[in-house]
Amino acid sequence: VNMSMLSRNILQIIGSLVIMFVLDPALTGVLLSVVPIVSLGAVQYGYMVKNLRQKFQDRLADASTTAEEALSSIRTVRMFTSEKKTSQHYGSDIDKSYQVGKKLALVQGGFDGVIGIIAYGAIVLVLWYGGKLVNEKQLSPGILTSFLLYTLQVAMSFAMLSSLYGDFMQAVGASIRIFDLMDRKPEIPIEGGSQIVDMEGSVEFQDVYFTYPSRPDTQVLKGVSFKVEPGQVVALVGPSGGGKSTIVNMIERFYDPESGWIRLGGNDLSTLDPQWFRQQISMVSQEPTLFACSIKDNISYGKDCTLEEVVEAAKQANAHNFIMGFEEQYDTLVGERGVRLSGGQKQRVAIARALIMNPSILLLDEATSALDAESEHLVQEAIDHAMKGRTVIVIAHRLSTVRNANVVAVVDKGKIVEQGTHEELLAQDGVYKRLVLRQLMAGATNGLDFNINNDKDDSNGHLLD
Ligand SMILES: Nc1ncnc2c1ncn2[C@@H]1O[C@H](COP(=O)(O)OP(=O)(O)OP(=O)(O)O)[C@@H](O)[C@H]1O
Repeated sequence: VNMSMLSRNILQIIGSLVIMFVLDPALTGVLLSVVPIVSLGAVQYGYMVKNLRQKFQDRLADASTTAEEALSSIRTVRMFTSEKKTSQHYGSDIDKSYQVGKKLALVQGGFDGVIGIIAYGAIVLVLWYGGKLVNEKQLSPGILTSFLLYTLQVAMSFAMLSSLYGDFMQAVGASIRIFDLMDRKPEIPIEGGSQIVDMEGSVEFQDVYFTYPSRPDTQVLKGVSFKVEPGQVVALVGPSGGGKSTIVNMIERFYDPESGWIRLGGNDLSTLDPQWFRQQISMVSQEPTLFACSIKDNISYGKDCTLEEVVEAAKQANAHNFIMGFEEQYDTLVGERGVRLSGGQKQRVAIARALIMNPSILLLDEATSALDAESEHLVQEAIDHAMKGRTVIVIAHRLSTVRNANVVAVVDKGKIVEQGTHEELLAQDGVYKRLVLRQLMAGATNGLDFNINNDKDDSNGHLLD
């Protein structure tokens, strides 16, 4: 619609000006003398409108983020009785967008006013100058009347064009961010690279240094080296913030190391096709993210598969029985981020989702949140099952997991400070031994087993804290 209006108005202006020039070149020249000033003004106006619209869009996005965050975490908002504070926060965000919107409206209204003055000014100019020419008998009243009608036509088309121009510059301002985002090239490619047939599931870190781009002054990994042979289990333990999750995330190549190498099956991770190698790896995190769809769709999230395959994976993950207990069974909707499932149920659905991919490498972040004994047992059984025959890198919080691991790596301040089997590390009389002793003492005092989840002294719920 705008394109047809644009071309129609441009043609009307050109056509009218040609006829006006034929009618009286001198009078047309006088009229056209305002064109350079109007053009300059229009450029300035366009620039202002574009910038203000971009700002307006950014402020609106801030407000939407606040609302989205608060609504999706409404339980936390209620829990901390932060309704008033959150709505004030949203109100202040909206107020900021309102202030920019007000400026935008003023600039737009101002420009429309100026264009109106110029259009009517042109008519007055034609009347004044044309009247003078008629008086001096240089122009007939009929020609002046025709000229005036064409001037009106040009003025109206011009006003229409200026409004289209304003809309266009607003659209440019509003879409700058979208085009910026669309033009962004991820530093780590999404696909492309080698796919190795029958790749061994070994994982190796060699002298890996890493700093998060958002915190360039803090080096998080400072020369991490370890190797897990195919089918082996490595347990990462250590204090909170030591770098365990970072190590696990780097195996998924969410980030590239600053220096050093990460190898999968002996191949440099950066040479492998990310889409392909991520299919070989499954991750089960402490707080798995489920999607607001059915249990079946959540389990088959990474792979198109039949209901039979979904049921088989759910059985292996100890999830089948509780799913069959729901009225709609595998079609049960789990709600936003899985809120309609219990913590243990969510974890078992996430384990089934990981199992269905039949990964050669499993990344596990053992839950620190306390589950009841029955649920804990079911989740642990599912995890033990999932670990069989796979290379596993587990952020361990349970002493039983650490004991059974082939290698225990103690991660502290971005380094692996101790590495070996549970028995070897105990014999070393180092950080690991102190940790285990503390766990034993806490367990004895509390009358509980060594499960870190039950360690009341441990505010972060982490082994070694
Ligand atoms: N996305 C990020 N951007 C910037 N810094 C980060 C990011 N994620 C983690 N960090 C920082 O990196 C360091 C290591 O964090 P990491 O999550 O790897 O530790 P962790 O050993 O897994 O801790 P926890 O056991 O508490 O989960 C911390 O100091 C943390 O603040």
